[in-house]
Amino acid sequence: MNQRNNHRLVLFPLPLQGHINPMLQLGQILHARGFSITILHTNFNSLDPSSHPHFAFRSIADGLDQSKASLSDIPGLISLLNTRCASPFEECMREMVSSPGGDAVPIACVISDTRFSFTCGVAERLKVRALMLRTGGATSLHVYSILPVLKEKGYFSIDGSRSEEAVKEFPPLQVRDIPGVNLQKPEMALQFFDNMIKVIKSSPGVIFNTFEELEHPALTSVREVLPVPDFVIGPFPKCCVTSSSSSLLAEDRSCISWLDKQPLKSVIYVSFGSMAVVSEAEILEIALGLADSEQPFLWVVRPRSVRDPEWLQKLPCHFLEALERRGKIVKWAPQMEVLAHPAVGAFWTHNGWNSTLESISEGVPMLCMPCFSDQGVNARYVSDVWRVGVHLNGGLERENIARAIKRLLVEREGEEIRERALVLKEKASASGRQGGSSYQALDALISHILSFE
Ligand SMILES: O=c1ccn([C@@H]2O[C@H](COP(=O)(O)OP(=O)(O)O[C@H]3O[C@H](CO)[C@@H](O)[C@H](O)[C@H]3O)[C@@H](O)[C@H]2O)c(=O)[nH]1
Repeated sequence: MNQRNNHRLVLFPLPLQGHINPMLQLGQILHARGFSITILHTNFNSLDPSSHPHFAFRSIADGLDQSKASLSDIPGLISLLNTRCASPFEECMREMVSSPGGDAVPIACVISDTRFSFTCGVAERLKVRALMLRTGGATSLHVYSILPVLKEKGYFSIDGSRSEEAVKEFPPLQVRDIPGVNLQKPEMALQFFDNMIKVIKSSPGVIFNTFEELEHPALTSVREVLPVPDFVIGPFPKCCVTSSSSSLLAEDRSCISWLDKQPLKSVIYVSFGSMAVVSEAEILEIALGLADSEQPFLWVVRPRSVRDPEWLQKLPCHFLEALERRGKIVKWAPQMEVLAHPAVGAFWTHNGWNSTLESISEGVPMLCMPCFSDQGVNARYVSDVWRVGVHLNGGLERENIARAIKRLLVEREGEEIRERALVLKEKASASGRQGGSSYQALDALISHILSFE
């Protein structure tokens, strides 16, 4: 390991689980290469420093507690975070630069989430180098960059019945995959994505949590649209040497001993990330679909992801019996460990970018059910381009669910998908090994950071 402990990196994640995880993984990757790491975190979704004892933590006084910010309006929350965090971030950075105190290691670079629009300006004023982390994929970023064109072509006013129509400017996307297309007021979403594109365009450089072999065409296009230095050093889950958890919710580890008792590659793992919300009617269909699939299932149901706290008791006996015989429900799982478990045969996911990459990193076939934002694009690539999963076609109905699970876990088609997933897993691993594309890009990133001196 190269010793760079005299260089500090300040990392500032957006305080949402799907953004915190990759930023802290990046911290682990760079710490393993000898950097000292300081994590800045907000009052909202504040982090537990004891989970990463090798990092220093500083909380910024944004005055935003859990009650003032809501997860039900993400663009609103991000705008609030940008308003409330700008001054405290600058103050905190100023303090660290002028009087580093106990951690007297000079700051080599500040790395912030691409959803923060003020961080690079602050860094420039303080003469501190800056980079940004894109926590989503390159393909979805490319799609964000062409949304104004897609709007002009009329895709945002196509009625729902034509949602499976092809987007001929961007095969193999379908209309329903376009970010924001299903919203009643897509203008806000378009503005939101456009802001991010502008932030990246004017940034000093961006780090991607993906790998060249997975998204090379999109990366090539993104480099044309956003000509800033880039470092493609993922997938982070494969590149981290340690696996400290950055979960905001307590992980229920009892699911690992439950998995230990299940047959090899038999379990369908069901989780829709940290934000998606399901209605009571959807919960019922999911439950009955799992029961009818006749396969063992591990299902994550986050507190508050279902409105009715009594939801479980209201499910029919048919499901409750299946749950007792071959199912397990937890509020939050150690997901990466679950996906690496030999009993897990498939992952029913909303295709958040982290879940998608974690599944690819472990070679687990996916059942795709995208909910919003980049997830439609990610899911389309999983099923139609990388061909390591299938879409839940025909809607969220018990028969479709049971059929899709059997396709992946029982039928020959599932075996073929698994074979492709294992090939992709190997490519993901190889990219992070010495000589691999991500390994080389990480070396380039480190030289880039050190060349700032
Ligand atoms: O029981 C669980 C469920 C999830 N996770 C972790 O939580 C993260 C969830 O991230 P992701 O799969 O990306 O989903 P979201 O939380 O929905 O992520 C948001 O952020 C992503 C990255 O920017 C976007 O791709 C998504 O669309 C957006 O919803 C992953 O690392 C999972 O391993 C757990 O550890 N345990």
